[in-house]
Amino acid sequence: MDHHQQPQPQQQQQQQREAQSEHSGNSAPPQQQEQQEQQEQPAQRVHTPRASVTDMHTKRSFACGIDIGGTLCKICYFEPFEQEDDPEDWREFRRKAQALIQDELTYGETGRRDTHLEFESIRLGGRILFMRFETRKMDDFLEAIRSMHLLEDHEHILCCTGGGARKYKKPIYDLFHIELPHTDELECLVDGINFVLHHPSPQLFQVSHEQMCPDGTAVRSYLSLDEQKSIFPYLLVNIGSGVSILKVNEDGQNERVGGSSLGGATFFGLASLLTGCKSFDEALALAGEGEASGVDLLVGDIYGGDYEEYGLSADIVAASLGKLVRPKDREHARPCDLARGLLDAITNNVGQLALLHAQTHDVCHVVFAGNFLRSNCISMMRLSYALEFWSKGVQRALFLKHEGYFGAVGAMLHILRDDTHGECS
Ligand SMILES: Nc1ncnc2c1ncn2[C@@H]1O[C@H](COP(=O)(O)OP(=O)(O)OP(=O)(O)O)[C@@H](O)[C@H]1O
Ligand SMILES: CC(C)(CO)[C@@H](O)C(=O)NCCC(=O)O
Repeated sequence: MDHHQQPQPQQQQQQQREAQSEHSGNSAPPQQQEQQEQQEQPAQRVHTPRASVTDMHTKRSFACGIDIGGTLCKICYFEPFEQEDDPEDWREFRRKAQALIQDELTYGETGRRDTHLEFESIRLGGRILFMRFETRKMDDFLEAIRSMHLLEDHEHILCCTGGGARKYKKPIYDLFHIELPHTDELECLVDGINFVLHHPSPQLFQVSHEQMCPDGTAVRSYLSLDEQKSIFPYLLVNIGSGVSILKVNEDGQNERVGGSSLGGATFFGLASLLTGCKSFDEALALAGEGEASGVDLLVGDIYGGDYEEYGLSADIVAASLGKLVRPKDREHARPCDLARGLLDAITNNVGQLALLHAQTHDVCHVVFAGNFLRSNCISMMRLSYALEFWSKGVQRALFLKHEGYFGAVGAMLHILRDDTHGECS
């Protein structure tokens, strides 16, 4: 987002609100718009959780939440602390699961175990572990589970979420002859975040947009535990393959107020095409070496200087990646500049949407989640600067230590939720 441009005037916000309600919170109109327009538009849905994660009853059990997303599959595994009187089948399951978790082969070329994110929860009475791999490797993962006979008699500890929970329902049934429970991805996301916000360890942080750590990571300042619990209501901007924007209230009640189809997969997909990079991390590293001005069309490129009348200085981006319309510039574009231009374009767009929705819904705290921000200090710094500058310090960007794992955390909580105690508020 270019900081010299003026924030959107009220009138534009109103138009945006109207457009948004027409498309039920979607930024891009559906493909079969004509057909849909003839049908009645659904009202905005407010989701109320069954029981707040902060005071729900939990049971002692193993639990595995799997969030099967458009790009990445995230796993959150809960292992209860060992007790002397644990039944033998628990001991056996623990051994098998540990063998699978510790085996490098389990993760394949795209998989990782994020040991730095593991933590113990006294409240749940166990340890929480995190793993991820690319969703395109789902078949290999299912085969690993099958060959270990891990699910036999233990399918009740598994809960899937994400779009893939529906997509893989049949393949899972065909392989294991079981129907795994699945639950809504955005409800899981909100549940997962609200759980960690109330966990007694720092989760939420701001980043400095002025300086970086010597190792190239963002300078983080964590909120205090009291502050972390007091950010409600907040705007949740989840940047996964696509972008979902939700307003979340203290009790976990939430509403999807918007979204964008220009998200993490747009960046990674186009960066792969334009630069030949092979991984998300490589795309980020390239972007870190590049200059967006090598590919962006600036106001100065069009005006030959400032556009003073409307306060647009020469160095403002007039059109992201806009220089690429010129054959000569296209020929000489460096891969690193292309990656940077693309990264900035996607980030700016999310930042502008986030701010607009925060202002429209009158919330100050904008919490960014999703794996697009994993190790992505360029985008975090940019979002942070943009929100602060544009809102004159009213809105602030906050980030989460557990990045894109919250859907999986929410699915894990779904297993641990003990409904035999009835509903609690
Ligand atoms: N190792 C990685 N491999 C691929 N993409 C990655 C990786 N690490 C981070 N990313 C980025 O994270 C995005 C996926 O984020 P996330 O896991 O939160 O979403 P998702 O659940 O796959 O998508 P959606 O929720 O839209 O279905 C990718 O599109 C990419 O931009
Ligand atoms: C479709 C989901 C919810 C899948 O996680 C996500 O990718 C998303 O919010 N995409 C953006 C859709 C839109 O609002 O244009």
